[in-house]
Formats: sequence, C-alpha cells, structure tokens
Amino acid sequence: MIEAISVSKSFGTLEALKKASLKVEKGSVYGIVGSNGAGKTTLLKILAGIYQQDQGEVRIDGAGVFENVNVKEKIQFIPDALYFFAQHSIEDMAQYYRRIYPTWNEKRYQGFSSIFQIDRTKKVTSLSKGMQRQVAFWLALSTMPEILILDEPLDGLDPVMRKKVKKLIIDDVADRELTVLISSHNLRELEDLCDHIGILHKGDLFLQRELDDLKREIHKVQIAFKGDLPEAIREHKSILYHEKRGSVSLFVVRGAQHDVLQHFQQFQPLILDLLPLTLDEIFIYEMGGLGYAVEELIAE
Ligand SMILES: Nc1ncnc2c1ncn2[C@@H]1O[C@H](COP(=O)(O)OP(=O)(O)OP(=O)(O)O)[C@@H](O)[C@H]1O
Repeated sequence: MIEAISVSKSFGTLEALKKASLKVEKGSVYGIVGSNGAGKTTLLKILAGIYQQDQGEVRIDGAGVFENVNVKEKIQFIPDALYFFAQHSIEDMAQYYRRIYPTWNEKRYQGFSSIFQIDRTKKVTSLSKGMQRQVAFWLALSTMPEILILDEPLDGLDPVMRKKVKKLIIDDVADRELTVLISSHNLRELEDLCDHIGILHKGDLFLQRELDDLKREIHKVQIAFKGDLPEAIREHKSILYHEKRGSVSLFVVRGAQHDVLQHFQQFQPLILDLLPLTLDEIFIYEMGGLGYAVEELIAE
C-alpha cells in the first residue's frame, strides 16, 4: 500500500506540492491527472523515494521509502525521461537488474522476449524512443515489483504495444495484486486502467475519487423545450457549464442522477437526455471550476 500524508515539497520559493495526501490500496490502480506543472512528477518522485519531501510522511507498506533499500526493492519507477547506461545493451541492463533485485524473475525476462521482440545485444541508447520504453517495461516487470510507479508510461509506444503493455499491467494487478500509480495526460488510457483518480492542480490534490463514483456524480444533460428555456432551470446549485446549441441546451451538472433528473423534469421539456461524461470531460469541467477556460475545449 502507498500512503502520502500531508506531503509538501518546494523548489526555492515555488511550492510544487502542497500538503498532498493519498492512499493507494494493494492491488489498486490510481491515476494522477493534472495541468502542466501541477506537481505530478514531483509527487511520483517523492513516492518512489527519489526526492525527499520537505514536510509530511510517505509510507510504502508502513515503512518510509527515502534511502530505504528494503522498500525500494519492491518498487519500480518508470520516469517520463528514461535513463540507461550509455554503453549497455539490453542484456547488460538485465545483468545489472539481476544483481540488484533479489526478486528478479529470469523465466519472465526470457519469456517477455516474445512480446517485446528487440535484439537483446543492441545498445539501449541506440534504440528508438518507443523501443527504449519497451525495454523499461521489460526490465521493470521482470523484477516482479509489488509497486509500479509510472510517469507518462505509454508515451511513444505504438498502439499495438500500448495494448500489450496495458495487458501486462492489468494481468499483474489481477494475478498478484500489483499496486500501480500512474500519471498521464492521456485520460482515455487512464479510464481503461484505473479504479481511482486524483486531480492535481498547482500542487493541490484537490479531488480524489473512485472512478465509478466520479462518473456517477457528474452528468451531461441535453434538454429542449417548445419555447424558450425557462429561466429558473439555471437555479440548480451545481451547474458547472451551460451552452445553447440551436434549440437544444447542454448542461453539465454535479449531483446524484435522481436529483439532477428531478430538477430538469419539473420544467416539462420536450427532450431530456442524461449522458455520462468521459474522464476527459470530467477533468475539463472540474478544472473549469478552478478558472481554466473550458468553452473551447468542450467535447461533443
Ligand atoms: N528539480 C526541480 N527544480 C526546480 N523546480 C522544479 C523541479 N522539478 C519540478 N519543478 C517545478 O515544480 C513544478 C511542478 O513540476 P512537475 O514536473 O512535478 O509537474 P508535472 O505535473 O509533472 O508537469 P507536466 O504535466 O508538465 O509534466 C513546476 O513548476 C516545475 O517547474
């Protein structure tokens, strides 16, 4: 289990992370989303034990992570900017990992060669960006990690490899309760993988929910009337967005489905549709509440 309790981190005068708290249960997949510069990488690096927090506590299975070798052996962190030793082939890197990780699984490493299909004698730094990312997953998953921390993990992978890597992660979560923390701007992808979502903005982890709850709590309403839109319809306290498209009005409203329906039905519309939002849309509307301009970003 990963726990962060009121964790803060500054770089000079910049507060990159402000009292962030989160809990990722064993076997759970937690996605961090946020605007550029929100503090996602900073948070992941603290949880992976690469940066030390200024304040607060970080615990992996109850123990501190910074400079704690026993804990770090259980964690694999794949950063957004990958690093490999300049002259090392894949096999040399594997040898390095074999020496460091007592949990290294040789059978798995050999077996993955049919998935990744890259010549193991090749120098890693001579490979393409996407191939280097494949190597990062190949090595990381061969150590049988208990915790996987991924920063923009699928960036640069082709669609087939994305699918294969996602399957490897999902299988490890199902088969051996791998705990995963992922940051990504690709919300469509997070939607496939995550059961929990946290939204970070300017160092503040301001919203955390189970993905299913998040989706249940916010709705897109398409509504049309014979005449004009009744003025009182806008009085629902949790309307996040409203737009008129011809004779149809679109509302994004936070609240329980039953309450939202009841509010709109009382005006006896000609058409009333309640639609689910994608994670992309939820992110855009929630960020809109924080002053981000949403109008030009609205998904259909
Ligand atoms: N080593 C560092 N030294 C100084 N400032 C830093 C350092 N690392 C991050 N920052 C600053 O901290 C803030 C958060 O950066 P971070 O990389 O964590 O954001 P992010 O959410 O991962 O962004 P992105 O989505 O753009 O990758 C930014 O303002 C960044 O400039």
